[in-house]
Amino acid sequence: MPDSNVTASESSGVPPLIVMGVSGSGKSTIGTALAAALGIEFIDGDDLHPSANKAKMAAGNPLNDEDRAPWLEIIAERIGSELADGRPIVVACSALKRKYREQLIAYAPSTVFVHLNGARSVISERQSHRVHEYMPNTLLDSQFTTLEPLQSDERALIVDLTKSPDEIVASVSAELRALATGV
Ligand SMILES: Nc1ncnc2c1ncn2[C@@H]1O[C@H](COP(=O)(O)OP(=O)(O)OP(=O)(O)O)[C@@H](O)[C@H]1O
Ligand SMILES: O=C(O)[C@H](O)[C@@H](O)[C@H](O)[C@H](O)CO
Repeated sequence: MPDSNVTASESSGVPPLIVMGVSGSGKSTIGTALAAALGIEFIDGDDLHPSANKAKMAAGNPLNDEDRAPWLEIIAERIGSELADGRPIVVACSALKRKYREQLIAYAPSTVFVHLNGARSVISERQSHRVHEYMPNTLLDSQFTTLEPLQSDERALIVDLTKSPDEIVASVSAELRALATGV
């Protein structure tokens, strides 16, 4: 079961969710499955990167704060506008730093982060079996270097990425139901 430090402040329904983690941790896979299980829309943050960001990573260069800021703002605005229309969504986004996460939830403070947490070796092995549009596996170390662990005051569920997608979706869904009912 995931570790949870999310207060049950949700009166009802599912909050916006950001499935986060380093490249290759499973954000797209789990985000897609979780959204389908919850019956809400999924948006892959990777699709919202400006082409300059994709080109920079494809060239083997990690993004910096300046590269990410406008991308994160696009995601934050989308989460906020969908929520304002009564449509919580699931978003896949690395959300590596605390200040990124604060920017992402600026318009939707009820958002819950789902951190796919696990060892570099496991993620590296998974990356070796897939071809990404632009992200080279050589940037994995920079992803871990940039990653700032979630802090206790952040609304988050931390899940073990070695579990199967079905197991992860089931445990996160159960945790969210418990929050919604206050149990
Ligand atoms: N829970 C899991 N168990 C086994 N394999 C998984 C799991 N989650 C994802 N994978 C596999 O790991 C690889 C990376 O997954 P995915 O592309 O979803 O990660 P990601 O975090 O979105 O990566 P990136 O950020 O680089 O796009 C894929 O081949 C995927 O099929
Ligand atoms: O914050 C970042 O450095 C980027 O979002 C990367 O994480 C990639 O876009 C994503 O992981 C696809 O590989």
